[in-house]
Amino acid sequence: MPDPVLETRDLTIRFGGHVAVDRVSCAFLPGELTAIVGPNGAGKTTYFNIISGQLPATEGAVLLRGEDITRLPASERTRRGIGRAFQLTNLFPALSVFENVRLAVQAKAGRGMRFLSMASSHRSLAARAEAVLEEVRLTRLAGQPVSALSHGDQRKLEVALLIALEPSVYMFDEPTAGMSVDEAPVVLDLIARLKAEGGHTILLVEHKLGVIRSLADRIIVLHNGALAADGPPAEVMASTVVQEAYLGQELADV
Ligand SMILES: Nc1ncnc2c1ncn2[C@@H]1O[C@H](COP(=O)(O)OP(=O)(O)OP(=O)(O)O)[C@@H](O)[C@H]1O
Repeated sequence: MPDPVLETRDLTIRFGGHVAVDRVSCAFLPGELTAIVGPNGAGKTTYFNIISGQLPATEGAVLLRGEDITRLPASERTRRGIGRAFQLTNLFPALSVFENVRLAVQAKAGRGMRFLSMASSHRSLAARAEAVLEEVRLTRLAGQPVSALSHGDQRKLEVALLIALEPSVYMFDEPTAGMSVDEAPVVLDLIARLKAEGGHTILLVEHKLGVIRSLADRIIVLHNGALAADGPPAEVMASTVVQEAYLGQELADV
């Protein structure tokens, strides 16, 4: 079995007396798409927040390729390869689609570009940005300001910014929330393509059963902050622990 890319060990967070994430130990492998499910308030987003560094763990550890990143700030985790899609908050609305991607490509290239001449670094950044736009099928909108894009295209752009950062871990928290039925498949298709490329570790918080069925290699279930089940989709969906965790609250059958 390959070494895990990301691992959480006994990861815990308490808010006052409330344990929102409760000793969650889980290892995520390269090339694997894991759906994280659980009823409302189960701790899914909070688990994400501790992994990406938005919230500090009370106890336990987050490891990226075996290195302890538990105390690193979110920006440093991003630099090291934790890529999280943030419901449009990373976009610059007044800049063009192309400029948004170019800035992300530039952030990734960072100091490496110092050794190239201005002209060649500019050309290689632009070429990479064009390739990323092509990958998410936004080339035709490259010159448009982000503010002029539909909601669905903005979410595609957000995935483009993630791709530009070339993370080793992609984190999506309900990526189609608030999208129309026309828009959702576009973003799901992008995630499916990332998965098909192989090698990426993808974490997906999702309620929609259809999405989970079509994308997940593995499902983990959080219930009251704790890991209640972990395994292949068919097995986990059929387990009594899942039926009990949801207690009348259905996974959205979409
Ligand atoms: N910053 C915070 N301060 C206090 N309590 C919090 C904070 N963040 C989350 N919680 C609590 O932690 C619990 C888990 O919330 P979380 O949002 O992670 O659940 P979730 O599984 O993502 O739910 P949903 O499916 O509704 O998005 C909830 O009881 C929530 O109120």
